Amino acid sequence: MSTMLEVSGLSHTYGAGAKAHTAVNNLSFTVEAGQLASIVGPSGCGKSTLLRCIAGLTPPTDGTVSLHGDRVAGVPDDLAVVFQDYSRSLFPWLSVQKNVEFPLRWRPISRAERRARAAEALEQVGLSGVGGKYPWQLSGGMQQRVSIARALASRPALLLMDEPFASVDAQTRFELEDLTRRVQREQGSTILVVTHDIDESVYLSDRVLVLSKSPASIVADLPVPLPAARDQITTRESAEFVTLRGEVARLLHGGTPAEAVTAASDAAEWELAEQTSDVRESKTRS
Ligand SMILES: Nc1ncnc2c1ncn2[C@@H]1O[C@H](COP(=O)(O)OP(=O)(O)OP(=O)(O)O)[C@@H](O)[C@H]1O
Repeated sequence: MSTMLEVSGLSHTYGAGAKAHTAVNNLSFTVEAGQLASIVGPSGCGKSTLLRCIAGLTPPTDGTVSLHGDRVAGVPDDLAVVFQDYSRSLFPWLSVQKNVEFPLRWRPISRAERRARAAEALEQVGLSGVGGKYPWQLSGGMQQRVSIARALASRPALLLMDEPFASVDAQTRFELEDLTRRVQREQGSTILVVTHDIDESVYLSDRVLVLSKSPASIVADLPVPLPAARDQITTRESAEFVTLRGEVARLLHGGTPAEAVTAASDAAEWELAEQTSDVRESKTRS
């Protein structure tokens, strides 16, 4: 595997002098090509700042970001971002098809190719029939699918997702998590997802990076040894999942990796039982 993303000694401080606020402190990690990694951290710890620095939207105060070996300075052409708030990232006056085509306008490709790529991306997210509709005619979950299709249409080397499913209901969230995993496996995409949801970080990923409280630094880098084929019920009930989510929870509450696993399992199992009943309930309702 080759390295797709390299973050090295990254720090970011907002403001200066007495008002200076360090949001990210000396972060270093890599993401390999084809990997789906997630970053989980407490609210306000600096996750979005980190993502903005990786996306080239915010220049880091210190350190570097490289995408397939090229130093990031400004938004790279082959990087796409899916934000939490789909209602603000889609253009209401453009049809779904035109929204998905939009970023391709600056690519050296023909109009026909643009249309074909947008149609293909909409098909990948299960929205083949809705290209002629407008975003406001779709449900929230469908709008977020359109955002994902728009990101996929540009065939990015790296797809960044910032709390992508935080604004949809539980059932839709599970569907979108599964969609993300399916697309990632089919396309071999490299994806970095930021979330504050412990279960989501484990369910989605090949690997979870756990961040400390503000300013964000890396507390642990945990591989997720779950089978590639995952299921919202059985995977979340498995002993491996319960142990891992317990470990992440423990780390987020200030524990260290060495002490993490066993003590966290009981609390995690209790929460899991609650959540599994939520999943079942929402499946029954749908
Ligand atoms: N433009 C800004 N100017 C000053 N401070 C900022 C700015 N943006 C973010 N911050 C501060 O930096 C810290 C990290 O913010 P950031 O949004 O990166 O955290 P986060 O982990 O994504 O938060 P959340 O989980 O609530 O979305 C916070 O204390 C925030 O108030």
